[in-house]
Amino acid sequence: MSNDRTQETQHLQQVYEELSQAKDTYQTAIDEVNTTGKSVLEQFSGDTKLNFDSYSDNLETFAMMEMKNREIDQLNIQNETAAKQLEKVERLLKVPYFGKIDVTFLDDDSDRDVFYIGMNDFTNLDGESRIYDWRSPIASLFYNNVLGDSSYYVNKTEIPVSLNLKRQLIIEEDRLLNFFDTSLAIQDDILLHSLEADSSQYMKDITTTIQQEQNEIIRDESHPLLLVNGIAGSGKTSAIMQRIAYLLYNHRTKITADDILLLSPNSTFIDYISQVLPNLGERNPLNLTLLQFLKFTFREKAPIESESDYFKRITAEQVNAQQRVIQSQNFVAFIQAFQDASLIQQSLFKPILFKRKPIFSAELIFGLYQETPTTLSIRDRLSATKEKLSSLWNRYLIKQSKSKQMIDQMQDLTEAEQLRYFDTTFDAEDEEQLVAYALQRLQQKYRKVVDAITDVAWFDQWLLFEALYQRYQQVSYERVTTAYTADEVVILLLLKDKFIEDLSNRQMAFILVDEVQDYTEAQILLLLKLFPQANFTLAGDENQAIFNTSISFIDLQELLSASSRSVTSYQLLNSYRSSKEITQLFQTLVTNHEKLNIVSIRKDGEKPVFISCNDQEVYLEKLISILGSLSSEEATVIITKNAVEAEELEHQLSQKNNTNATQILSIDMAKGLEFDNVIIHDPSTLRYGTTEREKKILYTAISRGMKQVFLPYIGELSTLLALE
Ligand SMILES: Nc1ncnc2c1ncn2[C@@H]1O[C@H](COP(=O)(O)OP(=O)(O)OP(=O)(O)O)[C@@H](O)[C@H]1O
Repeated sequence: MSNDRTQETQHLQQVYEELSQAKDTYQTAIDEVNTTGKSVLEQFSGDTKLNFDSYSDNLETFAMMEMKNREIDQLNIQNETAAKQLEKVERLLKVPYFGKIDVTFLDDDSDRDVFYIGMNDFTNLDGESRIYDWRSPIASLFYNNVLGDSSYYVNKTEIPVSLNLKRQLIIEEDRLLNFFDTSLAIQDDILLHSLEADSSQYMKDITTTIQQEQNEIIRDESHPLLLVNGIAGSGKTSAIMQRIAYLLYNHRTKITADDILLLSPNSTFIDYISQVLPNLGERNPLNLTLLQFLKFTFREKAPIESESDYFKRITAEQVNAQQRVIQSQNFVAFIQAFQDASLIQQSLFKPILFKRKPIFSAELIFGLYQETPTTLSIRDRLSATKEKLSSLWNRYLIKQSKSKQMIDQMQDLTEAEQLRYFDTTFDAEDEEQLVAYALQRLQQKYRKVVDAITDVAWFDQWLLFEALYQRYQQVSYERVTTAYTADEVVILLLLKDKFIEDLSNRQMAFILVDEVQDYTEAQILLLLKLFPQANFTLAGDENQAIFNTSISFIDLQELLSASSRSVTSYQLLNSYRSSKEITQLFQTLVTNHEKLNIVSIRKDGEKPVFISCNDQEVYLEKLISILGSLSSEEATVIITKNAVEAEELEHQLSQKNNTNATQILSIDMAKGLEFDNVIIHDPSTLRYGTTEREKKILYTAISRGMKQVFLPYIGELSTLLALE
């Protein structure tokens, strides 16, 4: 055994032993806390009598309860801390560490030290640091730098070092399987080994093999807006997930997962990535689809389109002109600059009703609005109207509460009714008290009126939408569905923010958007408006812009720059998911200059299989035979151009008595996911013409494949593929 191997083996055994000891210690601590907790609780409910007989007994009992509660709180804190430590140690016992660096500090003392890098920090029971978290400042040397003179940053201070050694270790529990010394970034062998694993139901983290270009994105803290343009399978989603873990670690005293919002393409995808952060020991942030996010922010009772309607709409070939208008940056700019108060007419006001009877008429509310100073903005005038309505209403209730009718009603309440309404009883002779309770009763009864005033339900935002659209386009807006579309909600939210109330959220610290190429200009502008102080990471791939809602990276960059945010761009051109052959195939479908620079990282694999079929019958038989030939251990999918084709194919296969387990997904649902084997459903000239969109659908579908892609087609192969 080489000297290095002996040393590493001994080191591993020692650290493993220390981890095991730490595990026992934390476990014992938790057991002890639980036992003490139990006895505190037993004492509490057993020996000690809770005595509420007199005022002084009450005080004593409350003091005793307070003391016991504090004891229990203390125990809970101890328990939580020990449980967290235990969880970390248990994670490390599976793989204690995966990297090692040997560093000379180039300051006065020229100290030399080695650091082992793992999924978490670990300090042994004697207080010695044994493992450094992959997100700690020193660990950046492991991912970023070549051997020799180098540096890393701690709190923006640069620490110069010389990197003497960088070692990658493959470890399972206390067994050292292998190790490699490398002068470059991450050693290819280990990366390739990790890429060879079969696809699984859940996305895996890439902590041990993060590449230099991905690491820069993960750790970039100096720029407020990152725009990541990466080809299919270049690790955009992986980098986003690792970045979230990094941010949670680095800002752990200031933020939690609740201060991060992650927007994902669809609900299947949210499920697919749901395990990455918990496996890294972190809580998932708020992870929503754009549609869910809009519903969450809109908070109105009016229905919004369902996910399936939404996808049906954005995958349609034809887009109506008015949809294009409301998706556009120009319409948003028009709204944001709009100041002409003459638009606000009485017709936009609605009466406030209670049990269908008007409490305030639209005319009266408009009158109140007109009394507000014309020098104010429309939003401030509506806000002043709200104040006026509130104060009118309060005055009315106070007056009512003093009326003879109300006082009589209060006097007539039985004790049981008093308890039910007010949680207490009162003296029916005390008039002042009666008036106070009458007011409370009226406020309870008319709660909905107050809600209507506060929620500005008396102002019709939809009519305002229509009025603005009419002003902008000189034609009226035709509503197509009764439920609001996502595009309409985007505009309604922008309108609300501009004319009714400030909707901006200053708590969200980080917003991360995956598949940003699918967003409309208006959607991007809404996000920037709602989160003025957040740090944004936007990742996407123009080649995958398969929806009729999409934005090019050039337009995106212009849009972001125009919003006076400085944009830092990253490009990812390494293909990690697909085999060399699959990468070469989808590379032919790339339209811009990226085509020349795409690099496939995986080893050679199988060539994509094109299968010509004369007719539908032969095609279905071929499909069944491909399905039958593939291992059931591997994930296989048939990808269709849209949901209708997926349904049709499912029906046709079931009629053919296909007994193979078959997953059929339309391209909108397969987005972002990956499979060992992908079958492209009939890429013939009949199904795929020559449009940009069809090219992008093929690119997206083919790039879902890791190992093998089959392309069975009826008649002639689409010229998009035949050209190559
Ligand atoms: N550094 C890495 N080490 C190991 N595996 C990696 C690395 N980077 C990416 N991968 C793997 O490559 C595959 C593709 O990654 P990911 O889904 O993050 O790419 P993407 O750019 O978001 O893809 P797409 O846009 O096509 O959906 C995943 O299986 C991921 O685990």
